Amino acid sequence: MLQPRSAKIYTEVISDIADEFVQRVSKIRNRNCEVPDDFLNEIHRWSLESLAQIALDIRMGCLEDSPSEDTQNLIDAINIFFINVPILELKIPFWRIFNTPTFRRYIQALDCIKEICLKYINKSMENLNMDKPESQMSVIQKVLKENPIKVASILALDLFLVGVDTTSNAVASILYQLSINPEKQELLHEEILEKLPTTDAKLTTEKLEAMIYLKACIKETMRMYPVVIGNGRQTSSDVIISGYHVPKGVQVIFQHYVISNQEEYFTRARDFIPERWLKNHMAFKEHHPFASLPFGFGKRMCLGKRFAELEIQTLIAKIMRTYKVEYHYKKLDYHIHPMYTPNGPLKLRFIKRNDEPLK
Ligand code: HEM
Repeated sequence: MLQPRSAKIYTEVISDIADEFVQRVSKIRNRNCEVPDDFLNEIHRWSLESLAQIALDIRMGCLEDSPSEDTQNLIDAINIFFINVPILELKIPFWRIFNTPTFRRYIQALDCIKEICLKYINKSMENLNMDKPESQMSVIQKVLKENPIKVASILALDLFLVGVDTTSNAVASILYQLSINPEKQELLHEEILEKLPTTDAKLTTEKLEAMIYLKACIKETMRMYPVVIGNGRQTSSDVIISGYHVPKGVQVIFQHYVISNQEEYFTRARDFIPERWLKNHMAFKEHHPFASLPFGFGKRMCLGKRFAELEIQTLIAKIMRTYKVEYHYKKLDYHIHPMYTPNGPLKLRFIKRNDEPLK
C-alpha cells in the first residue's frame, strides 16, 4: 500500500505544504534572521500537516498563523506518548498493579490522540471520492475500498502516532548538520540550483530523483544520528546469531546507531561525509547492507519510509533553494527525547539567498 508509486501521487501537495513552511520561516525569523527557540515545534507542525494529507487526504491548517487548538494538542500528546512508552515498557511495570502517574499521562495522551484523529478521520470520510482510478487514490481510500471503516481508522491512528515526530526530528537533525557543515551545504545548494534555476521552477518527482547529493546528505545524517536508534524483535524460534545460540522467545535489540557509527563499517565514521553515498565519488565505498538501517529492515520495517523520504527531500530542497542556514552557538549534543535529536534550541539563521541579515 505505501509503495513508491503511492508516495508519488502526493508530490504536488507535499510540495505545496513545504512552500507554506518556507514562507512561515520567513515570517517567524527575527531581525538577525534567527528562528525562535521552539523551532522544532514549527517543524512538528509541518510534519503533522503533511501526515494528515497522506493518511487522511485532508489539510488541517497546522501552518496557519492561528491554527486550531487541535494542532498543538495533537503534537503535545504524541510527544507525551513517546516519552512514556519506554518508561512503561522498559522499567519495572508498577503500572500493572497501580494506576501510576506515568500510566495515567500515557493513557490521557492516547485518548487525546484518538479523539482528535477520529474527528479528522470522520471529516475525511465525508469528502471521500471512491470513483477515482486506483492509481490516484489516497492511502485512506485504498484501505476503505477493501476494509471496514474501523480498520482504516486504526491504520490512520497508527500513522499519526509514528509518522510525525520521526520525520520532524529527522528534518531538525539534517538542517543542523547542514548548518555546521557549510561547505557541504554549498554543494547541496549548487545541485538544487541546477535543478531549480528559478524560484518558481516546479519541483517534480524526476527532479527530486536526480538530486543525488540531497539524498546523500539525508542518508549521512541518518547514519550518524538515526532518529530511532534501534529496533527490537522477539525470536520466533531458536537461532544462532554471530555464533551465539539465542533461544526462542528472547528479546533481541538491534542497535543500529552503534553499528552505523563504527569505524569498522564506515571510514571516518564521526565525520559528516555525504560523498560516501555517491557511487562515482572517490569517498564511496561499498558498505555492509545492514550497517545503516534508519528505517529498520524486514517484514516490520518502516511502512512510511517512502513518504518520509518524499516529505524530507521536498522540504530540504525547498529550504536550501531559498535560504542559507547558519548556526552560531555552542555545538549541540544529541539526546534521546524520545527521538535521537539535537539537544537544545535550534537557533538557526535562515538567510535568504542574495539577502543580507537586516541591520
Ligand atoms: C524519518 C522518518 C522515519 C523514520 C526514521 C522511521 C523509522 C522507523 C523504524 C526504525 C521503524 C521500526 C522498523 C523495524 O522494527 O524494523 C518504523 C516503523 C514504522 N513506521 Fe516509520 N519512520 C519514519 C517515518 C514514518 C512515517 C512518515 C510513517 C507513516 C506515514 C511511518 C510509519 C511507520 C509504521 C506504520 C511502522 C510500524 C511498522 C510495523 O510494525 O509493521 N514512519 N519506522
